[in-house]
Amino acid sequence: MAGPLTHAVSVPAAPVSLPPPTTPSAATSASAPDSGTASAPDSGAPVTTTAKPTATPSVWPASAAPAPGGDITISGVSLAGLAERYGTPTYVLDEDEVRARARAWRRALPDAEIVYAGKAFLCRAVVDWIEEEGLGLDVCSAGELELAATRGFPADRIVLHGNAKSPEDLRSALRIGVGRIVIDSDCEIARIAAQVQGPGAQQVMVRVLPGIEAGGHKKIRTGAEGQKFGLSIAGGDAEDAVSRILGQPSLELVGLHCHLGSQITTPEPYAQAVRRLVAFLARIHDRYGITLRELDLGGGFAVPYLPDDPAPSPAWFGRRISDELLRACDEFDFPMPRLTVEPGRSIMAPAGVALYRVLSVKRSGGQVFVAVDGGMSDNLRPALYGARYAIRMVGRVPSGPMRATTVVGRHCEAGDVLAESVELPEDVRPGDVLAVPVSGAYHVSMASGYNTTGRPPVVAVAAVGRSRLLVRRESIDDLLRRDVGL
Ligand SMILES: Cc1ncc(COP(=O)(O)O)c(C=O)c1O
Ligand SMILES: N[C@@H](CCCC[NH3+])C(=O)O
Repeated sequence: MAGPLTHAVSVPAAPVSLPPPTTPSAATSASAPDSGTASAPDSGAPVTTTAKPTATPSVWPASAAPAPGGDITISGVSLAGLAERYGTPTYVLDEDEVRARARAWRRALPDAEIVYAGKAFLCRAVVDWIEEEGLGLDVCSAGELELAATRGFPADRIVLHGNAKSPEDLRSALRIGVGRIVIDSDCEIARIAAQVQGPGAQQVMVRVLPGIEAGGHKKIRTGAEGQKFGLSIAGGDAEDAVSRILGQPSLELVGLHCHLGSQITTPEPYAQAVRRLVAFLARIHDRYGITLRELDLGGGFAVPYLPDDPAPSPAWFGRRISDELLRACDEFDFPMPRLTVEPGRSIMAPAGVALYRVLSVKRSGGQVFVAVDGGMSDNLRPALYGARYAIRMVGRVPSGPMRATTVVGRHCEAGDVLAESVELPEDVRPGDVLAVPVSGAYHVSMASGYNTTGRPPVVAVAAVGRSRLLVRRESIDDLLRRDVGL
């Protein structure tokens, strides 16, 4: 049988598990979420660095609850009902979960700047939520910037990244007046300097490569040598960039940045980065007589995709990073810089649930293939990184046992597989709704129009028990309208 639906619980809260929503008993015994124990993503309780990172790994938003008829509700809203109302595929985002996760980061590092990485998922409503929760925003394109600007997001809280910033990216950044631009190559130093006037007119940071290997997959490890991001500390490129920036009066160098990678499950790589960056800050001070005030450690904090995955909490990361920063500053006799972190996935992924409808079921080569009405065009992660998901059926009580099933998409690629060996009911059939938890980050933001299919809509649910459309479905008309050739 499918595993129990567990709430998002982390350090160190009481485990909460609900009966499997796809069994007949769950259908009759469904209850509202226990608001006393179903916790926000972080209990805020004190944690020591040796504490277990989590009590109960979870793959569903805290508001998830089983409902009659094999359904699951998120924030009191039926997933089967949402599939009916908005069609499929549809992405559901739990607004309260996003906000709770943003707050958990603020609690974990109260003196730091928490900057949400918009690449995980961004739309106007999310810009508002992030602004209202007091976070900054990390953008890496003119598009993300202009989106933030439509909501009047405070420009001084925006950080612009990119290993190859286009003229359009820089034009937008300078017009909007972003707080900091993170320099990622030598070429952009003079380019940015030439476009701003006056002493220290633009604050910049240098993205350094600390030489640390971390992250859930080789394609998302960005802290080690031999990939496109950052400037090497060991190889001297980072120091060259520092000295060139100091030679540009229109730029104000305020600090160092690094981003180690993504899906990092323990705080140790961050602690290592803190030491290397503080050592480098101290060296810059000794050689150039300047004290850089900011230290940005990037994002990359892991979330569980499967119930057995590690579920490190913001508090665990926060405590270890803060401890190491104190220690390193003491050791290198350097004044405490202001810390910034840039969580993307950790805030957005667990708040999202993807809904698909089954289009076909067939057996082939001893496997059962259940094909849904989306796939690699809205979720590239399995094909790109071998990502795995705990998919379940919602909206109907199955009559038979569960069996291992391969869930595939509808695209013309044999590699268009959403999940292998997931337990689905033996009687799953066309028309059934499948729900994919942990779909809030890097699904819609990396979606494509492969096979001329439109990108799915994004619907928000909130504690009021209501849903609202945030991003509409991309229609075939939308796609055809771009084709203006004769
Ligand atoms: C510079 C930078 N900051 C933050 C992030 C966010 O990473 P994550 O969503 O894994 O927290 C990324 C993406 O990996 C990034 O490149
Ligand atoms: N897009 C990736 C992670 C890289 C994030 C941005 N540098 C993912 O889905 O996991």
